[in-house]
Amino acid sequence: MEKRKAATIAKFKKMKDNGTPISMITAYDYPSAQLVEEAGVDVILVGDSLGNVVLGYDSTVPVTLDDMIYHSRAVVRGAPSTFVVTDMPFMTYHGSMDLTLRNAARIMQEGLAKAVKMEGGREIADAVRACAKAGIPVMAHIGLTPQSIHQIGGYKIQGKTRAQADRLLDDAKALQEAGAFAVVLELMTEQLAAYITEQLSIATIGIGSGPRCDGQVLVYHDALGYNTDASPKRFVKMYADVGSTIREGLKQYVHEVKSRSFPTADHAFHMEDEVATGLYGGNK
Ligand SMILES: Nc1nc(=O)c2c([nH]1)NC[C@@H]1CN(c3ccc(C(=O)N[C@@H](CCC(=O)O)C(=O)O)cc3)CN21
Ligand SMILES: CC(C)C(=O)C(=O)O
Ligand SMILES: [Mg+2]
Repeated sequence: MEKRKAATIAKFKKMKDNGTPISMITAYDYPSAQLVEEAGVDVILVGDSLGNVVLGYDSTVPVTLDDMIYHSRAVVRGAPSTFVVTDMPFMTYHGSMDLTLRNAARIMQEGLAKAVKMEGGREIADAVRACAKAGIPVMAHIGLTPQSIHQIGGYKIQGKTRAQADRLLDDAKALQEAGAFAVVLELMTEQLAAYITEQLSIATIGIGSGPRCDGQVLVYHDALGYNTDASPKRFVKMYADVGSTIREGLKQYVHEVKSRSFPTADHAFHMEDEVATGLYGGNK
């Protein structure tokens, strides 16, 4: 495959200014990253949603910095020419600024990411500013912030009231001012996402926030039907149904082993007949 150049943070601003939509999707390992890069996606997010979709937790809260680094390295190996952003997980950017910087540095140096992502509004502006000043690009994330799920109390649409909307817009402006290069808008009303997008000079990347953002992001497993969970989210569009493909393939495999129809002679390796003669009674 022809090697192309990974995007840069300047490119995302340019894409916003040109009205070119930014495509982003999560990936968590080497093969998914290879496929995402091959598809020409602009940004890969190594999301802490890996807690849900690859580690089997019921939220992103148990995900550790070591988990993020482990998956991030695998993704970068699979997608060396794609801009990779890695989530800073729960509580790794809320202590001292020194610790925040050290944790972000680990994501860059050990996780090999090009940028980090942090959830929160004005309360994390200082952390965003410190990282940006140190040369670590930060993608912000407001609206529904899943790491705060136990405080929010549920995966609910954000920014429905005027007061909430004003607060989210102010948060977005504070994050931009602090030096964030882009901001994820998660699960907010379409009108508010459109308004924030219009008010900011940095790119907005929506998930469950309607079509009027500068870009869109989905979780790999959601977009490809790779989930075993029963209820699909309303904002997701399934572009493939790999779960069904895998399920059928596995059923068939078990059936063929049990019925001895796999492997066949074509899948086996053979000695010369004269060598085989005498071994377990010959070429049986
Ligand atoms: N597989 C997966 N996909 C995601 O998009 C995702 C994760 N995991 N884990 C981390 C966060 C959590 N997210 C979530 C989780 C649940 C809903 C949800 O239940 N949404 C409902 C209704 C919301 C409402 O009506 O207020 C939906 O049907 O969309 C949304 C986003 C987004 N992120
Ligand atoms: C849902 C996206 C934006 C995310 O933060 C993740 O996948 O962890
Ligand atoms: Mg996340």
